[in-house]
Amino acid sequence: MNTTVDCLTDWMTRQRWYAGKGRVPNLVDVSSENWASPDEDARIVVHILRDLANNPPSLYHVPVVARRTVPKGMGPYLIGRDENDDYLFDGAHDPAYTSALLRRMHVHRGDEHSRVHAGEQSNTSIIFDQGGEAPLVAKIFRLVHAGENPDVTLPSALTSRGYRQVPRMLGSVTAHWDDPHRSSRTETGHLAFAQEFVQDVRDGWELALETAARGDEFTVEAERLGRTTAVVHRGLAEAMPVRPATLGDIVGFVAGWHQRLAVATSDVPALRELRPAIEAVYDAAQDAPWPALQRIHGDFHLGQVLRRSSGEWVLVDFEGEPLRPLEERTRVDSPLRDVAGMLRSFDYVVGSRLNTAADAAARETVDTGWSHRARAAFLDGYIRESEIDLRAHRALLDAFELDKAVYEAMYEARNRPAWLPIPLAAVRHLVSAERASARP
Ligand SMILES: Nc1ncnc2c1ncn2[C@@H]1O[C@H](COP(=O)(O)OP(=O)(O)O)[C@@H](O)[C@H]1O
Ligand SMILES: O=P(O)(O)O[C@H]1O[C@H](CO)[C@@H](O[C@H]2O[C@H](CO)[C@@H](O)[C@H](O)[C@H]2O)[C@H](O)[C@H]1O
Repeated sequence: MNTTVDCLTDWMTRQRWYAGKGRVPNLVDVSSENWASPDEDARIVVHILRDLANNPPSLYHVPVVARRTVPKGMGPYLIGRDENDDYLFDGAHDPAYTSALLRRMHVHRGDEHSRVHAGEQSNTSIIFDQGGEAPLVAKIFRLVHAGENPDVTLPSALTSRGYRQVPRMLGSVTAHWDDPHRSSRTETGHLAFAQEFVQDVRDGWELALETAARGDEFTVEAERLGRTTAVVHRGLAEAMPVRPATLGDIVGFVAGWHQRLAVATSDVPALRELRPAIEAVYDAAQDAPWPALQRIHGDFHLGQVLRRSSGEWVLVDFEGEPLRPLEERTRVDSPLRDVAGMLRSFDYVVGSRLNTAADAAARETVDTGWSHRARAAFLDGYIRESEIDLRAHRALLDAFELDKAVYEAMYEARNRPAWLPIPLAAVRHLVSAERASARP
């Protein structure tokens, strides 16, 4: 007879959001909360499970619906059968759970028909866009952490100040759990949020790729995105803590870059010979002027921005880089991290076109100056709208860009080895003599 945890162990390894790729989870049910169900045939249980197979152990959030029968169309979402012989379903696809989720956030409506977002995701987004009501999206976090989730707190702070550059935040769900593996105290963390589902938008990454493939420039869009980025930074600086970067902060950043590089060089052998040159760029940044620290997006790239049909940009997914600990992602940080992230993304557009070109002749046709022009336009837009003069921070921006490219090399080696040449080429360029001569 299978227990719920047995069923989940098998099923989780097949889910896109399971982070322990290639490992069998070793799950402990840290908390299972029964939620009031709008459907008397459905029992809703929201599990928080610690996966001890991961080091350090991670916490997963898995809402499950138990039913006596299999409703029509629900076969693909069956997790298994538990010790009571009940059928267990993935809550994200079960209307009893999705409706209960909206009720918890006090945003339920008449028509609660929903669909799960089809794209590749680290979390699970459920879209409610049918019926006459304003469309909304509920995102359930799959990896949960004790403490604030910046994907809730940052857009909430911006929404409450009237910023339209993020989707309007509507509500969130938190949970409490006891996790003896981590702490003797009861912990609290965010499980989900609901926000406006922005319609008539294009994903920035797809839009940029398409534009480049057509042979068109992206400078107008990039300039506007630079301005929007600066406006969001200003909003976050108004709403949340800001302080000058102390020597201690700067030393901490530089040490963090070195540490990340040490991990990356063991994962990516091609980085080893570049290490001394990378470290020289990091060390130079220690003596450069630093702008004030504040809360930032944290994992800023073209896949995190949506362009409305009016041309305005909207920023989503403020969770920060998934490979960094939450403690780091909820501290004040340098806005240059976001600027550098987006600069890398323009470079990725050209990199991915070169990477997917069928042969040398096709590679020849790729306009490698496209990203240079988009990057310059983005910086111009940012400078126009910001109090930070990026021109005075060239050396520091290069160090942040290098750190991001090193992170990407690690990310690609783990997730998409065929893409590894893109960040590696960037690292080589950023440590080149030609680039060094352009720095003040
Ligand atoms: N409020 C929203 N309105 C419209 N589309 C959205 C909204 N939030 C997210 N999306 C779309 O869903 C995708 C995945 O959302 P994201 O927050 O990045 O999830 P994850 O954290 O799982 O990567 C985004 O890239 C975007 O295309
Ligand atoms: O899953 P997230 O969106 O939080 O971010 C991770 O995955 C991204 C890839 O989807 C990765 O971004 C890298 O590839 C993008 C193209 O697919 C490119 O636009 C980005 O510039 C590049 O960093 C991101 O780094 C990673 O954290």
